[in-house]
Amino acid sequence: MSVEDLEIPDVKIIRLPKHGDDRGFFTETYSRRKFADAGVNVDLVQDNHAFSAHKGTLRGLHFQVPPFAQAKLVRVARGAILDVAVDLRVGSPTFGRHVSAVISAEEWNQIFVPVGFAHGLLTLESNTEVLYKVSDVYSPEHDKGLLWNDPALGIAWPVTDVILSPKDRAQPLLANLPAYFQFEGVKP
Ligand SMILES: Cc1cn([C@H]2C[C@H](O)[C@@H](COP(=O)(O)OP(=O)(O)O[C@H]3O[C@H](C)C(=O)[C@H](O)[C@H]3O)O2)c(=O)[nH]c1=O
Repeated sequence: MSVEDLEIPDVKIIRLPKHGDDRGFFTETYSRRKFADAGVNVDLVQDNHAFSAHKGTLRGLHFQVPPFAQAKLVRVARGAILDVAVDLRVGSPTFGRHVSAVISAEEWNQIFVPVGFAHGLLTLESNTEVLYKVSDVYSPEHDKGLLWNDPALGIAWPVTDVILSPKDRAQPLLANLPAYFQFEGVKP
């Protein structure tokens, strides 16, 4: 497996070996030890599966706040997404900035989004199946959001006429977000 830091290095792209044979293929999609050895040291406690029937479906930008904050390991078993992570850690040199990557069945890659980031995805194909593991359980009371097209974020979504849930149409702007997360890293 390989791990590549994105421009915000806490967010990482993971590439996994696919063991093919004449029957098909096998992949270890997560290994606590192998991921820790590769620098992604996270216990994942819940598996999620999101099916989106239509291209242009946008889910996000979401995050859970402490004590139920979640890191996420996201992959696509069918189709493709543009995956986006926004740094919400107050004091971070990249606060309010985002990184994005295409995660797809074809690429067979994953993205690791740590605690402290809002996460969203836009499907690039119809019938896209997103499978992701999270580091804490779902807690509706701690499930918060950020408006997907907040101008302060400057996310260059490839489409604007997206399919959104009613909840996601009404998410708050970054300027109105409480300081849910504090940056604990080392400033460069
Ligand atoms: C997230 C979640 C949801 N649900 C239930 C609650 C609703 O009845 C239904 C759909 O929930 P929601 O509209 O919040 O689902 P998404 O819009 O796909 O939310 C996800 O979208 C982006 C990509 C994220 O990063 C989060 O993982 C997550 O917030 O599933 C559960 O039962 N458990 C869960 O962990």
